[in-house]
Amino acid sequence: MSSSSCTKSILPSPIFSSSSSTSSETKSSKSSNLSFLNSNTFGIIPNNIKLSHANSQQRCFMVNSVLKTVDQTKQTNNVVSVNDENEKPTILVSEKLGEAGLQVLRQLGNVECAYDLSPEDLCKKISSCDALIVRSGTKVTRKVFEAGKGKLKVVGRAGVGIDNVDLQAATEFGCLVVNAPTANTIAAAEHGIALLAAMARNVSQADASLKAGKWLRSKYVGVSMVGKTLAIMGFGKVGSEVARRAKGLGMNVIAHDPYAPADRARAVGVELVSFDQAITTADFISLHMPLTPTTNKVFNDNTFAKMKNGVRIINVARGGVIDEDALVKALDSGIVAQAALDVFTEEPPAKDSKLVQHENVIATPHLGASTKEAQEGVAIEIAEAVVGALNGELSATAVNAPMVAPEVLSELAPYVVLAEKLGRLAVQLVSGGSGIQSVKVVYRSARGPDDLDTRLLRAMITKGIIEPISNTIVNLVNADYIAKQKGLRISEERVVVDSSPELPVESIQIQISNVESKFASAVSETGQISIDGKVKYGTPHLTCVGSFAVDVSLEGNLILCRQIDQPGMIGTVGNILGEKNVNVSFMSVGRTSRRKKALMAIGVDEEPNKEALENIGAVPAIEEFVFLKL
Ligand SMILES: NC(=O)C1=CN([C@@H]2O[C@H](COP(=O)(O)OP(=O)(O)OC[C@H]3O[C@@H](n4cnc5c(N)ncnc54)[C@H](O)[C@@H]3O)[C@@H](O)[C@H]2O)C=CC1
Ligand SMILES: O=C(O)C(=O)COP(=O)(O)O
Repeated sequence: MSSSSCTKSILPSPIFSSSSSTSSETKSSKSSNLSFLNSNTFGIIPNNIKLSHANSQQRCFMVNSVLKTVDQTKQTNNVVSVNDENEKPTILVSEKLGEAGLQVLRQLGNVECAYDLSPEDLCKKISSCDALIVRSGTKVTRKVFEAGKGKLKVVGRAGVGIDNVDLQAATEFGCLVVNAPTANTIAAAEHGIALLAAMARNVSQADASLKAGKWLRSKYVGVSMVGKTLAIMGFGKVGSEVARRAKGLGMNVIAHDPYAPADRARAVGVELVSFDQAITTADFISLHMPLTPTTNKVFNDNTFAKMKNGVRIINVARGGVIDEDALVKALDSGIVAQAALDVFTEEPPAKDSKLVQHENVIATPHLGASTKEAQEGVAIEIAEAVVGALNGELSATAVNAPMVAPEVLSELAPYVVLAEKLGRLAVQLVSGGSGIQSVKVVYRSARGPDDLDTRLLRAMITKGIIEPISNTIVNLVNADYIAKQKGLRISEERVVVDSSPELPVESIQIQISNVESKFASAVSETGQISIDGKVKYGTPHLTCVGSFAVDVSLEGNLILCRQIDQPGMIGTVGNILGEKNVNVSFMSVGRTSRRKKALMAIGVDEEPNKEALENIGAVPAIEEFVFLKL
């Protein structure tokens, strides 16, 4: 951290080590080097480009810095960078993806399709990739994220289920995970219905026997679907589409889903019931919930024992929700008359799998999403999400990051810059020694809490505070995790003020408690380091330091001096800086009362050398000063 301070008679002494000083310095200059994307949604804006109300239509957004990860391949002296403007990102596609999606990807980056990679080969390849696109067959483990650390920015799951991606590891490494949740819904629902009907009428077995030269009409008498009760377990996108279709077949449909809204079920004419009620009353049970720790093996000896004798089960969700050994037992005992399975705990299942080989089981090799239409749709959906993420946009299908609507993003853009700068500035006011544990952010706004989404601002404040004092790169994905890991508690308070509700935020205040400041004047009467900022004409401004009101644009470097309020101070300090060829970009003086104490905030384009800073400290009326890099 290149910040230095002086309390009268104490020599300026940086509070952070010189190595982190380089890091902080280079990081901020690198982040100003981000490529500019002028899209009609939101793009990337260099730190030093002002966002003005005048061009609000073109207001772009610095999301790339929110999402960037450490690029270790370019890491020298803790330098952190994202891809250079002209360098194309590398996108690894590890499973078959529709051509239309590949075309979208090729417009942005170098696309490598490498299927059937071993876990070791995936880890080797991933270290040079910016993005990875998978389907259900690739296990994206912690090892993959470790191998991709510093380079891998986004994992795209071309489909719904993300149980093959270690989300915790992704979040820890600041890697965004996006999926394509809608394009294969109908395909999966249709496959569920296909399996239901095929199972009820023994289509697979009868087909195999006919091909084997047999004509067994009485052996393959089936059961009717009309009038039977179908329990949908998991009334989400696929579950509700299966319900609609099953009702068309004349079935009585009930559903269990602890999180589904009752009105959604009512709209389809389906009754939501408890888990036990569903499994004890159903003739057919169709599974459509995700695989989670709660749903893992939720169908087991105990639950099969509760089912109606002769129940029929369809699973197009995930194999892991069924205890497969228990299902074999239930099939053998006749509790389960038949099962139709598209998914398995282990894929592909063992060739001699008792379950797959069971005569009352029909099975497909995870074909739920495999229609031409769904695969083209999924490919485009995931390619667009990955391209957006690599361009620094926040994805609407982000799995491990807050989803923020584009209009909210655009509105918050200048406040995002303000938030990071205030965080960066506040942390430089802390003197070394004790760690920062508690940060309070106060948003003053005319809007009610529901109209102000502060997650992005909080993430950027966290980034501003943590990045200058550690080697950790913070982005929207990992901000809360990193803060927690570092023992940093960030609390937020909203104060409703009587200003224009047109503005999302009137001002942001950052308070850091229980720390000493290297600039005593930054400590408020209540004992915390406290700074306030506002967006003025689209530009972030510092408006208060401790008890002193100031008004300086937050750009370049800043010198804060507390002095006895007397004439000539601006000239004196200005001359010292001028002699050393340091250009002053702006100045602002705030004071508590006339001729007593004043605080002078001076913006400088260049970093003053040690001598200049010592000369400022030697001015008799100056009681303390601090030099800060923004
Ligand atoms: N076989 C295949 O090729 C395909 C499989 N799938 C799988 O189908 C499943 C459903 O997909 P979508 O409907 O798109 O997801 P979704 O997220 O729209 O629906 C899942 C539903 O399950 C519910 N749920 C969560 N925990 C539950 C629990 N303990 N008990 C009951 N319900 C619970 C959720 O509230 C949600 O409504 C996923 O597992 C997905 O991976 C989806 C597409 C293709
Ligand atoms: O989307 C899902 O959850 C699926 O299970 C589809 O898997 P797939 O992409 O066909 O490997």
